[in-house]
Amino acid sequence: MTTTKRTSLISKATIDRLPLYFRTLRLVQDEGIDVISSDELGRRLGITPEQIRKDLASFGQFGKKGVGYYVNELKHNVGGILGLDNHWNIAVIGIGHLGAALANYQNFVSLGFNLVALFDQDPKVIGTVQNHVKVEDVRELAQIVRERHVDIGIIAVPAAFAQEVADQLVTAGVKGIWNFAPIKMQVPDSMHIVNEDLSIGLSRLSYYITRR
Ligand SMILES: NC(=O)c1ccc[n+]([C@@H]2O[C@H](COP(=O)([O-])OP(=O)(O)OC[C@H]3O[C@@H](n4cnc5c(N)ncnc54)[C@H](O)[C@@H]3O)[C@@H](O)[C@H]2O)c1
Repeated sequence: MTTTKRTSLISKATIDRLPLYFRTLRLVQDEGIDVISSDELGRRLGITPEQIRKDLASFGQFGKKGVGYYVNELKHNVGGILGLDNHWNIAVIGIGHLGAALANYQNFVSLGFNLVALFDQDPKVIGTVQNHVKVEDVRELAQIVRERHVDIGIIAVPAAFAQEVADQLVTAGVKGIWNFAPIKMQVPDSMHIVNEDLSIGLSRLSYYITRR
């Protein structure tokens, strides 16, 4: 694979579609398919083949004209672009309803994310085990994050505590934050943060069924 553009020049929309390509390629591979055309990928994703070819061309030369994409090779390359071959260490902070569900989501492991730490402030939760990982006292976050080389902190605490948890994660040296708390986080420009809100998807669905 040859890289043709600097990542910073690639549109967010293109980068946002890469995980969809990766997920679909994994499914296609599970079906035992070795080669796939952009038409077939597009049909499965509801994205035009032109868009797929354009997105992938942003990163290099993939596939063979008249043949299609070799599924394993493309999956490997898209996974590499997404950094999924890095085996990032992840920690979840706030092991309530959401945090426990995230901690137990097995698919993160198959994507190469290693769950290495869990934190909470509630004495009833500290010491319990989720997905083979013991919940630690959040007061030990800085030390444990450094010791276990946590790359990504996942914030699942109530909004009122989310900023202070983010500050601690930044100080402890994580590379990125996946924030589920419904607040606008203040983090240094150098920190990568992705905010997640399931209610946005549900509200979008509400819009469509309202106009059905
Ligand atoms: N983005 C989404 O789609 C989405 C969906 C569900 C929940 N949420 C958000 O996720 C967060 C958690 O929701 P929930 O339903 O799991 O709540 P919850 O009350 O079940 O769990 C919160 C957990 O955080 C712990 N906690 C509180 N303060 C803490 C601190 N300073 N340090 C460490 N742990 C702390 C609590 O002890 C508790 O175990 C909330 O901010 C909620 O709004 C977001």
